[in-house]
Amino acid sequence: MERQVQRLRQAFRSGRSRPLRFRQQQLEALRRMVQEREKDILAAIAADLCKSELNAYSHEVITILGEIDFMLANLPELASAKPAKKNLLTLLDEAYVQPEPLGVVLIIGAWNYPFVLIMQPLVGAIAAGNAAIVKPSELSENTAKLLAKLLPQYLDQDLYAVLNGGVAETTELLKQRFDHILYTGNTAVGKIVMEAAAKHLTPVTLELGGKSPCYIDRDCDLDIACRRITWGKYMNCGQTCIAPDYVLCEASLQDQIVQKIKETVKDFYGENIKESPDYERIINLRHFKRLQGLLEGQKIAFGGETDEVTRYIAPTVLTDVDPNSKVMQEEIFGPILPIVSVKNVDEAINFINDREKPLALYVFSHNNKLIKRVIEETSSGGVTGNDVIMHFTVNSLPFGGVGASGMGAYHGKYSFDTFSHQRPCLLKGLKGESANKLRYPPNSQSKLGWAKFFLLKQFNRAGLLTLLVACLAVVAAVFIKASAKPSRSPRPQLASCLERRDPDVAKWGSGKRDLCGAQLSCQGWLRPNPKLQGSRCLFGVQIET
Ligand SMILES: NC(=O)C1=CN([C@@H]2O[C@H](COP(=O)(O)OP(=O)(O)OC[C@H]3O[C@@H](n4cnc5c(N)ncnc54)[C@H](O)[C@@H]3O)[C@@H](O)[C@H]2O)C=CC1
Ligand SMILES: CCCCCCCCCC(=O)O
Repeated sequence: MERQVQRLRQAFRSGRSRPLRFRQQQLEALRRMVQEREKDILAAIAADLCKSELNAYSHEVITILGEIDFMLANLPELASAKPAKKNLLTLLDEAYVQPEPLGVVLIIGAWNYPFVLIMQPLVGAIAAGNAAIVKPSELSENTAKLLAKLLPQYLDQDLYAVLNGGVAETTELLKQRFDHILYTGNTAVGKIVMEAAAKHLTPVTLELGGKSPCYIDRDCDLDIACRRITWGKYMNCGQTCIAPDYVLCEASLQDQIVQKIKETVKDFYGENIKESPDYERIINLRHFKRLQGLLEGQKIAFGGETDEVTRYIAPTVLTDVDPNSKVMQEEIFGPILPIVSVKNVDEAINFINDREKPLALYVFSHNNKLIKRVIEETSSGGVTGNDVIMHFTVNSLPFGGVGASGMGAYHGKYSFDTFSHQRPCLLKGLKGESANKLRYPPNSQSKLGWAKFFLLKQFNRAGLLTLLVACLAVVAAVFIKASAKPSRSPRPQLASCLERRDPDVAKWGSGKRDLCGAQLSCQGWLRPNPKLQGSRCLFGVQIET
């Protein structure tokens, strides 16, 4: 494994993954792979999740094609240097932020959307110019094997590799040093990944799970709400990280919600749900038995049927659920929807805030103020109001968790940024050394005064332009005035007198003053030149009498 990582690192160091054209070629190759091998991809996903090819396409392939198209359309802008605002001290310098690839990144995927959870991060890693190792989940073995077969056929084999395996192989892989790890999976393993990454100070993006609450307000169209909740809850047989995990509502709404979800389930999946091509199955026996265990002791309003042979669990709703029962202690990640009664939105907010920050939060209400209030008074990885899941499909929204549900985010430009280092660059010239006296020792109060002026003044582009024009106007005015007057060399005694009295610019400012027996005026605001030798005094002190 170490050799494999080293090989990728050498390929990355060759610089081959950096040119925009190369990145675009690799992304175009990925798009070609998805299009040319669509049948194989859909068949693998279908086999892993007992999913129809239509659902495999709409759940996973569409997202990837959209992501690739986004990256190809926006890569020149995303990868370009971004000019940065300057202060007065760097007015004449070049300041910008240059996105640069991190190096060799590791992407670990989960089984529930086995194609999209590998490919979407990979698109971002390639777009940002990195080398990458992907480690699909061993639980979705058909997709894992297909990725290991296809990716080397389409992508640069020195820069991108697929490593398949389970816990042992992943544990071994995590001993290697990477420049970023994006992990998708459960929170417990997320801690293992973060611990392993810490040894190399490797930054991580953790796409974890959690119990995503769904509050249904009394002021709401229950038909629409229940339809959307049913879609998001039972899609992929409930094995979706941002599926509504449980419903919070006033007790008076419970029976209507149950009835409406029941009707929608029939509408979506027909009388015999087992026969529906749109209803998937539980990934393996371990998760099947875990979910069966969550049903124990619960009041099943409808559903609850299970078949171990086919790992079928019917779309199920539980009512009057005790918040302390097992089904409310762990992420369900299956087709079981508990309803927990709360008195009002205040109690719902407290219920949510008394628990770990969820990956997603859903609020259904006609009252937009209430929705905004719930958002403001809670925290979650993401939110969809009056629907579920859909924030995942908008790649201008960063997708990720917070607290126990994860850290970092990706999708669209956020994937590019996740796999990039935003490098600050300031390019100066070798002229204008005099301005540097301000920062060289010895320090002084006046230097500090100027430093404050130069560094704390925040000018926008217009302000800087105005300042520049003003300076030029002052210089022009002084120049004109000076050239209009016959210049005269200063009386020797005045020069030596001034030299002795090195006036402190802080006291000068502009204006007239008597000094050394002469009336002097300060034309400008730079330190007056006590040595008045030289034919003309263009700037600074002017001798009036
Ligand atoms: N935030 C997100 O985008 C998503 C989060 N998830 C979360 O993932 C969880 C379901 O996925 P899992 O069952 O965890 O998937 P999983 O069992 O496929 O594990 C995920 C990855 O971690 C690796 N892994 C598992 N145990 C490990 C260990 N002890 N040491 C090192 N690597 C290990 C596996 O090989 C796999 O590649 C749920 O909590 C779900 O909410 C799932 C999909 C998306
Ligand atoms: C409209 C299609 C939506 C597909 C949702 C895919 C979600 C993948 C991440 C997850 O497990 O939550």
